[in-house]
Amino acid sequence: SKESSLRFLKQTIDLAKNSPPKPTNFRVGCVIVAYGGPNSPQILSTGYTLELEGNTHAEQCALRKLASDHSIPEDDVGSLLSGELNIVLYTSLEPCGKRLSGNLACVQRIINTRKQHPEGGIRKVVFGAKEPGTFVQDSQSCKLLTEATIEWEYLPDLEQDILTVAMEGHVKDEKAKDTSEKTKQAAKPAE
Ligand SMILES: Nc1nc(=O)c(N)c(NC[C@H](O)[C@H](O)[C@H](O)COP(=O)(O)O)[nH]1
Ligand SMILES: [Zn+2]
Repeated sequence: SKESSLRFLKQTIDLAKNSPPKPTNFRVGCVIVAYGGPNSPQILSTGYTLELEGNTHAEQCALRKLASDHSIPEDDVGSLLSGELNIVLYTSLEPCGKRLSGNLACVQRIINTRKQHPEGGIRKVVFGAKEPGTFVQDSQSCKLLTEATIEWEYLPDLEQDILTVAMEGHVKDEKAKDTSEKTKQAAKPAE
């Protein structure tokens, strides 16, 4: 339901707040949920940007933690996501399709879970904000997900909160700051 999705998206925002602000990426949170099991919905794993060592993304951390929790190699995490459960990955920001660092994009990591086990893997991605054009533009992530038979849903209800958290630590637009300073000066009534 939409309520349940918004509840998990709110959790991704809380997770993202643990991420150390940096001007070179976004602060993102991720929750992987299994629907359909005995205690559905069950949170299988969570992650946030830079949670694990290295230049790690939220989705990457959630997948890596899930794999290590079951002592299996990260790129075989799809084997855990069996067919009878409906696995949904919630991420505050749409999964990246390209990374300036050149590291494997999260959309590929998500697609790989389906590739290994066509009846299993992540079946749906829910995100709360499109990726701003700070680093890369024209994300192909949603197209790639659809091509890999993974559903996706963009719920913009929390987009402003998500982007505020995501872009903390980014240099504010100098021009905008200057004009706002000027307007403040101009607005001041003459002494
Ligand atoms: N979905 C998502 N989750 C994250 O945890 C994260 N940090 C980004 N950020 C996307 C952004 O496009 C990349 O952070 C830049 O392209 C820099 O690339 P690196 O992160 O250094 O590989 N996107
Ligand atoms: Zn990513």
